[in-house]
Amino acid sequence: MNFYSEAATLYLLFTLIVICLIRRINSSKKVIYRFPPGPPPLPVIGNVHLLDLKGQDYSLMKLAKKYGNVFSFHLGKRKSVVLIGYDANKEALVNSSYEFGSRGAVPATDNFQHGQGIFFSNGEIWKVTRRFTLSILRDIGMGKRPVEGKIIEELHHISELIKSFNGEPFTKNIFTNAPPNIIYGMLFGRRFDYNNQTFKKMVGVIDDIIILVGSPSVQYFNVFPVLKYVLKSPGIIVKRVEELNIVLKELIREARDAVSETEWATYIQAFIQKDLNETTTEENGKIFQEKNLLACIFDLMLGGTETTSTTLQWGFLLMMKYPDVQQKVHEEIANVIGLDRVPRWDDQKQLPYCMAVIHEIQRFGNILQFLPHSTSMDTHFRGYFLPKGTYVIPLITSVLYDETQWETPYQFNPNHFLDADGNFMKRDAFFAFSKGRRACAGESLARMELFLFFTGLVQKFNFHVPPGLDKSDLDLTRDAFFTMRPKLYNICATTWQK
Ligand code: HEM
Repeated sequence: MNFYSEAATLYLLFTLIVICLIRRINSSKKVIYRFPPGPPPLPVIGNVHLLDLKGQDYSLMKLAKKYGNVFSFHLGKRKSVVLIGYDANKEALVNSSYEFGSRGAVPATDNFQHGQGIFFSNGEIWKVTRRFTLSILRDIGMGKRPVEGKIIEELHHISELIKSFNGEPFTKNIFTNAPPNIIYGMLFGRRFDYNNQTFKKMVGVIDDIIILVGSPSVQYFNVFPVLKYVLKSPGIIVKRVEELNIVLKELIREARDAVSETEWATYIQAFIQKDLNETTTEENGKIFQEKNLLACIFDLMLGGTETTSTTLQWGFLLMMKYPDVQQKVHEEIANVIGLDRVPRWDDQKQLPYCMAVIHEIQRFGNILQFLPHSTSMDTHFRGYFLPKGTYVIPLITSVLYDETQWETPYQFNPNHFLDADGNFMKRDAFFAFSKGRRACAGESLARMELFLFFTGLVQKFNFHVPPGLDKSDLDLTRDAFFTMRPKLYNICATTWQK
């Protein structure tokens, strides 16, 4: 080989190596920095024009048909990732629970929670506060006998109220009376009469906030916080929370007077006691202080009242719409435990049809379309790269209505939770309480309340449409607020003929 051919070979080899290196760098760049594809964003507004604010979940599910089950979506300038269907949500929330376990920012609630509490906090505050809250609620009896007793006592009060209508119509709002007293009992150590002014104030403020947070103007504010200078609603929310805090501070003062150094009986007392002993963390300063206590009480009131009440409202609407289902629920209760003793939590094992109906009410009612998450660290997911802090929308609706998981997703069908022999069947795609690190902190309480209130009321009363109406007149479409509520309806309750 002469000098020229040697040089040519070396030149060729060198060129090949350089080409390979460039290709490698480019391809690795693609893997590392690829964000899921999605609709092209418009300047300033991003993709917001594609959202129907009265049903964001359905708009997003429509987009998934074009862009796939993991796609990007621009909320104003904020790039977010939408997760659609059972597979994508399970993979993220369950298999990569830590990576997808932070809360995405919600400016309307940050305005008054300021990063405190459980729902809308992150990092050390969230971890310590959630762990403390779960342990205290369990010590007080969440999901156990002491709270079961309180729910049965409350069932008696709500039954008496329903009975007082003597078969005349009343509105669905009646069902918002019972659940608050269960969480209030754990927070404040007492139940309130339904006409008590403090009770009405607390229930009323939470109701207003649910409506305001779900309103289109506040949703726009969440995407474009600069709108605070023109929109009234975000400011009204803060004012309503301040009004609530005046009531709560008085209840905290009463609890402070009653707390001893060694004993506590309520959540608030346990928190105050912890406050006395707590050490400061470097990251956030003191965690157990009054502003965090107020935020936690607010979260437990919000989570512990609206969700269960709204589910019961769906439940009795569906019982009016499907009287044959109600009849079967009543017959199962009558056959298994009779009509004289109230149902107990342990009875669930013998009441598979009731269990299936309650789960189907939750699936069909789908009261929380999603709560935003964010990535807690740089995350690789299905070949995409989501930097730390990416806003994530794990769409619960798309799991509860996933056509690959449910035989008739858009129909109320208790068979979704029954096997061929009529046994109750748990379903993996039942995401009503979400899954993973951020899953509902009150799930065991909610399950007990729904079971005892629902079975206890259907045992006693036959719920039906008011005179002059037919079940076909009943509207199953929803009112989209922070939660998805059924539209206002009237209902009658008469005792069953023996
Ligand atoms: C039918 C009743 C209920 C339903 C359907 C429900 C559903 C949910 C859902 C979907 C989430 C969001 C999870 C996520 O971000 O992925 C959540 C969070 C939460 N729920 Fe519930 N919930 C119910 C009842 C309750 C009750 C009774 C309490 C109070 C004891 C409660 C307290 C909370 C709290 C504190 C969080 C925030 C958890 C966190 O961010 O770490 N919920 N719930």
